[in-house]
Amino acid sequence: MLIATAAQMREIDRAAIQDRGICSTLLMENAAKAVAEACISLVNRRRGGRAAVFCGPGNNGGDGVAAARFLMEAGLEVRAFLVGKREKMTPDCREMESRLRKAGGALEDFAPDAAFASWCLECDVMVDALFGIGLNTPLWGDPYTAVQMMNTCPVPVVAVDIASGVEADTGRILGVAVEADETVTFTCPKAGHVLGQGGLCCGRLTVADIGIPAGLIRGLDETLRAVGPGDIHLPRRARDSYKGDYGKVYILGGSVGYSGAPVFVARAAVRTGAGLVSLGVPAPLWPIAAAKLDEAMAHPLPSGKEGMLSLEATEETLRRLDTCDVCLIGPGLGRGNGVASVVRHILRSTHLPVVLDADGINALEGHIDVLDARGGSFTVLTPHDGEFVRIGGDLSGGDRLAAARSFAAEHGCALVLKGHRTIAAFPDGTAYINTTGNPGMAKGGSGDVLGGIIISLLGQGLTAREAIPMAVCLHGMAGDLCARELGEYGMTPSDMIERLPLVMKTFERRS
Ligand SMILES: NC(=O)C1=CN([C@@H]2O[C@H](COP(=O)(O)OP(=O)(O)OC[C@H]3O[C@@H](n4cnc5c(N)ncnc54)[C@H](O)[C@@H]3O)[C@@H](O)[C@H]2O)[C@@H](O)CC1
Ligand SMILES: [K+]
Repeated sequence: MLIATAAQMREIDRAAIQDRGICSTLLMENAAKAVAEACISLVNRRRGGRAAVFCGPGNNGGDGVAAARFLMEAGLEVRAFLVGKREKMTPDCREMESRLRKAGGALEDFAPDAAFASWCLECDVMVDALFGIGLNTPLWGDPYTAVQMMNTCPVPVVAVDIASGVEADTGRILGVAVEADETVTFTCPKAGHVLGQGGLCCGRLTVADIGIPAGLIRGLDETLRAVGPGDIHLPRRARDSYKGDYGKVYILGGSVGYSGAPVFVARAAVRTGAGLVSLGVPAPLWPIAAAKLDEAMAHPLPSGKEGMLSLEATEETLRRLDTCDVCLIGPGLGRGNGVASVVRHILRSTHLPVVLDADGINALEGHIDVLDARGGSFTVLTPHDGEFVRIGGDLSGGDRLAAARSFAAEHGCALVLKGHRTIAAFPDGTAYINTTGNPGMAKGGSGDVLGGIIISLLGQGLTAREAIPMAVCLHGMAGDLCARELGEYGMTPSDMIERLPLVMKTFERRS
């Protein structure tokens, strides 16, 4: 699903109003009706009909004032409060106040005394219409108090457009943010609805059509998408195909003490349709890996006394890569100087697409020039936050999306920044935010499973732009299936691998 930035939303609204002649107050009333409907459905499920509407002075507040009127007309007991200065009210917000007054209501000044607090406690729903995409500085003063009241009252909160306090383009919290049960946004979701803490504050998200012409939305410069099950489009496997049509993938990983990691990768690649999967591991690990794997072909590589790959492993690996389509380097390799040199040597010498994970990424610490020098040879990096920072990623500002995008652009690679709402960023600035997955996946081995799915789909001929967002989404879906069946505590990466076929099957098209 397409995600719009705050600037894009403002431009769409401007074009609808100025170029297409759509009345701004009509858009506002359409938005308000969608909010009122969400509130009424919450109230109907509960006992009464009392609503508190907290309105800022901007157009988000205007939506709230209009929603207050619709709620009143629907028979609820409603009080609307202006949190901010009257002289700052936008013309549309003023217009909605005048319509509210004509309908018998009022926009009261926000005065958070004890009587007010106890009135709020008896509410059935609260509407957060303090700020939307216009929020630009951290909240303090009355807005801060209003947010605290909404968060501490045991009453469901419906946020208008976005939970107030959440920065629309990043999901960062500016000071404090409303923890909404539900958010009704308009036209398109924003990054803040899915990313970071902001995403967690928005609750259940509904996207309402408020009458913006579809052509204006289609005309958006599409640089950001939220990825969900609806975005999975697996190619048909042709009736006359054979294993060679589905990719020869190569995995380089493992060290003594880390025998599971490369095996997870291999199993996930096999379970997601790869044609031929080979696995190179340090010699002492080979009997273990070979015994664990049936379909994937494991072979021993020269290793040093610490049980990690030695420099002699480089030549043999490169020779094997000559007959492969894609490789993944890193899981469980360990962090010795020798093994890091092996990784860098391979990166300099092969023109195959390479997925770098775990210790493969760590091998670039202080040597990011090796990544830059790969030129046209495609590289995918799949770091978690620690690995990302180690190779120069900047997460200090708390804007993961911007950090992932700038790294991908600067180093000409695809960057998969793993975590809650994994982000996949490409060198041209496009990015994808995954919406599947759950905390049961936060366990050792989970990332290896993702790596296996990525190389498998790349090996089967999907482009990086197709393969990577789909792989991340499928990975999350397998996790979600495990959570449903087994629960978040006990589910394991092995359980996810076992369920990948069932997840893939729902998207299979047969010729
Ligand atoms: N333009 C349109 O046609 C539509 C706009 N809509 C609504 O309008 C919203 C955007 O309206 P606005 O651009 O007026 O922006 P907002 O209403 O989000 O907020 C802007 C106001 O808040 C103030 N402000 C920002 N940060 C603050 C802070 N930390 N503390 C105190 N005051 C702060 C600004 O100075 C300004 O007065 C959307 O989120 C949406 O809810 C909808 O009505 C749909 C149609
Ligand atoms: K809001």
